[in-house]
Amino acid sequence: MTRTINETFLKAARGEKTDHVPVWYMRQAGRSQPEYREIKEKYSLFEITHQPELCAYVTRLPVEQYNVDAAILYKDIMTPLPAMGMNVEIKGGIGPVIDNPIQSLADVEKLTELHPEEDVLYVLDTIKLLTKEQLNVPLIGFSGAPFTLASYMIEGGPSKNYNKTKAFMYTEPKAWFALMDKLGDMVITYVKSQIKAGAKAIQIFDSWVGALNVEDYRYFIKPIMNRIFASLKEENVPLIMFGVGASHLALEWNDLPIDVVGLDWRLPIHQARALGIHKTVQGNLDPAILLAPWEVIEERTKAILDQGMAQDGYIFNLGHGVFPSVKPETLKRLASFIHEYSASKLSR
Ligand SMILES: O=C(O)CCc1c2[nH]c(c1CC(=O)O)Cc1[nH]c(c(CC(=O)O)c1CCC(=O)O)Cc1[nH]c(c(CC(=O)O)c1CCC(=O)O)Cc1[nH]c(c(CCC(=O)O)c1CC(=O)O)C2
Repeated sequence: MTRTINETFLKAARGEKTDHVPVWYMRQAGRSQPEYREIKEKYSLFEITHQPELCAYVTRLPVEQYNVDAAILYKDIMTPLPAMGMNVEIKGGIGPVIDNPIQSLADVEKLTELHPEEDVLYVLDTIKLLTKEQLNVPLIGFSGAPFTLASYMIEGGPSKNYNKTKAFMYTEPKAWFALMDKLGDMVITYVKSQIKAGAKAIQIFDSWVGALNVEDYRYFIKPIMNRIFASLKEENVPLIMFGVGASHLALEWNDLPIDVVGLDWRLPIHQARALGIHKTVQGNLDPAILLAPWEVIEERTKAILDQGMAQDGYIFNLGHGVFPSVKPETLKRLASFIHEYSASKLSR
């Protein structure tokens, strides 16, 4: 049987006209779904991702239940780090914890290269299962960006202020740039392997880079991001950049060779457009609003859709990941509302 793939998300990512606004949600797989929570009682995140059939099922669940226009591979930004020599453990209530943090140039030099076919074959196998057999929407592959990965690698876990990360960046620039280079090489190799396996778009999560000011972003981060995206551009799949609390960097991202600027909830889309963001925009409902009564969700969503649809090239998403306490019915109802409301406006 031939499958028809819903291309709306890819069209919007490329800035083309669509007949409805496509939607997907960061952290749509898992968390809020009872089926996933049941699996999670038996297996950890790493255990799920090592089983391609199960991981593909978890990735597919939200597509089937919510009718979103794209799937995002179930795994974590930490997934490639053990193969580089980092001892990563995901601890309930805390997040990723690393017991051998990076403290010196010598530690950076010890990091090993990623060989996707050997180190993360299970990721590639899951992508193949999903894209060659199962999905009727595009699959988004992803990676953490060097700054955000480095923040976990240097702090040893989640952090509020990234003080150790910044201190390392300012006091050990040689080690910092060596680390950015190694992580940059990893991101390029890892993402290319995901595309080769079948991922149709890529999101780079620089979730915590908003902690830096514009000047430091330009000096310490932008060169590696330019190198990463220039190399990924060769693959001809849409590239999405995303970070939290990073509105002040949105114009910097607009200059990178990417296709889509992902916004959190802080910067209204019409303001982003007025600032000169001309690429496709993705976002940006505050995920906390999903806990409000439906009337509030609908009103806020309408306002965001009206701003997004003012120009071709718009993808609806939350400003960050779905909270575990959000009801699956809400996510389903929201996707359906976005489809209907945008189709009625765009057909005029
Ligand atoms: O606050 C922190 O720094 C730790 C956050 C944390 C990470 N992995 C983690 C946790 C603990 C947790 O989510 O409960 C650990 C983590 N990652 C993930 C899960 C699954 C789940 O939430 O139920 C979990 C929880 C697993 C567990 O509790 O055992 C899966 C994950 N991480 C990620 C993605 C990609 C996506 O967002 O769609 C996805 C999979 C796709 C999906 O669920 O639909 C990406 C990720 N992981 C991580 C980050 C950094 C920033 C952030 O989390 O907001 C980011 C990027 C981002 O969301 O901005 C780090």
